[in-house]
Amino acid sequence: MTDTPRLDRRPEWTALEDHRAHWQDHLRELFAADPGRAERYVVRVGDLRIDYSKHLITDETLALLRELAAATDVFGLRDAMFRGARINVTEDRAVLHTALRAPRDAVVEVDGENVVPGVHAVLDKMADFAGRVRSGEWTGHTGKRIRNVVNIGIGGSDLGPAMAYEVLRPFTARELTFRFVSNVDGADLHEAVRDLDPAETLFIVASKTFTTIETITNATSARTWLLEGPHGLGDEKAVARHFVALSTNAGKVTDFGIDPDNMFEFWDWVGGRYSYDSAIGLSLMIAIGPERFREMLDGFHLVDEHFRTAPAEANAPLILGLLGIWYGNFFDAQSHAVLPYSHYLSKFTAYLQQLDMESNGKSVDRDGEPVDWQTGPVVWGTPGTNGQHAYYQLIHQGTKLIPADFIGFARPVGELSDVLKAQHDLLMANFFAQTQALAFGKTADEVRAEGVAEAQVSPRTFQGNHPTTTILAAELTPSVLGQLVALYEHKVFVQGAVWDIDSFDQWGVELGKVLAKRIEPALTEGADVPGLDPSTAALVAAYRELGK
Ligand SMILES: O=P(O)(O)OC[C@H]1O[C@H](O)[C@H](O)[C@@H](O)[C@@H]1O
Repeated sequence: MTDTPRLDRRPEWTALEDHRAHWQDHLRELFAADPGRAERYVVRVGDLRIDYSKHLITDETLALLRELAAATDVFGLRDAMFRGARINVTEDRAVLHTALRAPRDAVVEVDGENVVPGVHAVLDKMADFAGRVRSGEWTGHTGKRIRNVVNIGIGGSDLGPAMAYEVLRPFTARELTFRFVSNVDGADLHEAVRDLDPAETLFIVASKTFTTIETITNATSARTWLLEGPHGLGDEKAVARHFVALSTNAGKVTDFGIDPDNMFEFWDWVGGRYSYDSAIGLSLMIAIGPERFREMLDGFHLVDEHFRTAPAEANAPLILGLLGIWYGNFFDAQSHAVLPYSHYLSKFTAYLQQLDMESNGKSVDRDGEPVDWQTGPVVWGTPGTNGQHAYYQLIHQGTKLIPADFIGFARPVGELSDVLKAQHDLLMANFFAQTQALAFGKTADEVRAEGVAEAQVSPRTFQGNHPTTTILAAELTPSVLGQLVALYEHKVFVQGAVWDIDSFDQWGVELGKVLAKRIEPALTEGADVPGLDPSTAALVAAYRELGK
């Protein structure tokens, strides 16, 4: 136990409570009183222009939030992370995803050893392998070239590569097909391989621990399909040409039957949800090529350096993290929407769900004491404009405060025809219209002025005052993707630091795994499961009955 005051007893916290208690201004008034905020509340990082002017803040709010960050020593913890201290306290591990994108000549030490040469050795091995698959030099067991790459993984070993593949589709090798299998529901693997030829298919088994039941089960089934399926290759030796592994666990990889030469390594100081820029990104590297992959890593690194060196007033992850704290802890906002206006970012919010919710979904502090304050929000959202025709109604006129990030681009990317390119302005007109409508709404007087009957005025009124951040970049390149992901990684870090929680463990996923293992024999063999509660026991009985 430390003797520093708990977060909600700090004067910097109570000062924010007081500031909130006196908060009255509508965004309309804030802009009327201070039009300069449109220019002042903008932070530029690399290619990202981040506008946070449409937030329920003043200079005083920002100053108070920065004081909270200083009091909770966010930058101290940041420096400890970058220098390889074991800030993942419950697992006693360093947290060094930033080393994965460090340049070749950087020095990052863990227990006195510089890890950067090892990082680059794996990147080089990945580049060599990716090059051979892309050129057709790496062939399958029968000598046919590889045309299909299937990544098998779950959580961080799936969401990152699957998301980034989708984002960078315009940069991918068109002669190769990529699929991502995660769900232990056999339908996932079935649909992924049913139209593929095993002789042309490479499986990438991605698992940090190589013990995750979903992944090992799917990988085992994939091996059966490869060898014994309708067009199975029949020969055990084929496994060496059709399976590679991405893992920290060489022993388990070998036990599975994958040649250690075909294993791409990473380290326990890389959390699963922070790992797609490690060996876990192999499928992505095969898709976009090593140079584009490096551009992406350089994008990450650019934001790492920004986070590490920018002063608090201009530090984008710090500002975004503190804004989330302002709403979650002082306005009782429960969720945070991420709304990308790019089709290529269709899986981005799902990726952020793991990054944010697995990191900050905690209710004890770093000393193991229960917290008395809200921690991580529910993160959700889908690409605009689809959401506009579905759930935006609730954001505009519902009763909940939902801060949102809008992410958009000045130019479309990819080989679109001129006709399709022209649609981009329409997409972005919606983007700007939404943040304007959310902030400024439409007053009852404005509705009346349109001649609307009095009884119809209130349903047509928009209160506005909904806070949004607008993140704008010229184009969605590999570097910009790296910049965006690093921005959110560090935002999540900032929030965890202020809340005094361990953002790098995930004990909350363990109980379900243990219980599933216990229940499985009851489903397959009808075995008795000791200790089943009456509700679950009845459900298991119904399952068995219905499945007869
Ligand atoms: O990469 P793996 O070891 O297979 O882990 C896959 C995923 O499952 C775990 O249960 C964790 O909740 C995730 O953080 C992790 O990304």
